[in-house]
Amino acid sequence: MRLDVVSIFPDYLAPLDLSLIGKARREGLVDLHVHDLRDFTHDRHRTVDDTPYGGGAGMVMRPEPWGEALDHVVAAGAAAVGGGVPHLVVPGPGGRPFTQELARELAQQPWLAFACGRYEGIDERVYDEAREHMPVSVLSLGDYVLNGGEVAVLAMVEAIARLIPGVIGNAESLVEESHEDGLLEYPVYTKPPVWRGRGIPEVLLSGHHGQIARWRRDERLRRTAQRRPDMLAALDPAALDERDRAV
Ligand SMILES: OB(O)c1ccc2cc[nH]c2c1
Repeated sequence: MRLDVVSIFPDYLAPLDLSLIGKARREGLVDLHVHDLRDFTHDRHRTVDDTPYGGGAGMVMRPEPWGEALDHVVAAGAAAVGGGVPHLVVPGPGGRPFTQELARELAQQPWLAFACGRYEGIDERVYDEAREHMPVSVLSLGDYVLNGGEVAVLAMVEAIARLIPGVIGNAESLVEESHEDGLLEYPVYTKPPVWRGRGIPEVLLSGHHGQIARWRRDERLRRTAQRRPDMLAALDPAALDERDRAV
């Protein structure tokens, strides 16, 4: 997968050189290109913002640099990907919720581009122009506001890239994760068997795989009911068996 990110703070994306995502880049599973929006300005001060029409507090990101930046992303990426256009993802508090289901869908795409807004946001005409050339999704991490899109892009890129085959060494790790199948994950334990006087559930020492599986399923249902009753309510009843209903 090719990923392009445009930001006025390209160093914010440095963590994508680390850990599994960095390894995926070195192994060629992810081809990440970060672009500095200011490279697409032409004034001495490399200006990317201006005052809002209609007045109001703060500044708005100018359309010209964004237009040139996205033109560059499309031209450079198409040469590398062999044609086509990216799916443009723009993080924003006013976007659709970014969910595990969306992460799965986006992980199927060959090429994603991320536009990191700052200030009061990006001139709306940039979205209108982009929509004439590529799919555009404005996505939110949640009902809270960051100072810009970079942190959201870090989270989205990690959530998406880890689903690319080969990025997570053991694909089994992706099963029974929170949100993967509509439930939260079960509690996990490791050695020592007793820590500060606290033991672990006996069933996990039993070696009885059927009982362990049942215990884990029960814990997932119980934890989801306690922490996210909305998720439990949204579950397809066909996904629950009689034992589940007894929890
Ligand atoms: O909360 B967010 O995901 C987000 C994204 C982009 C911008 C631009 C200015 N504030 C922002 C907040």
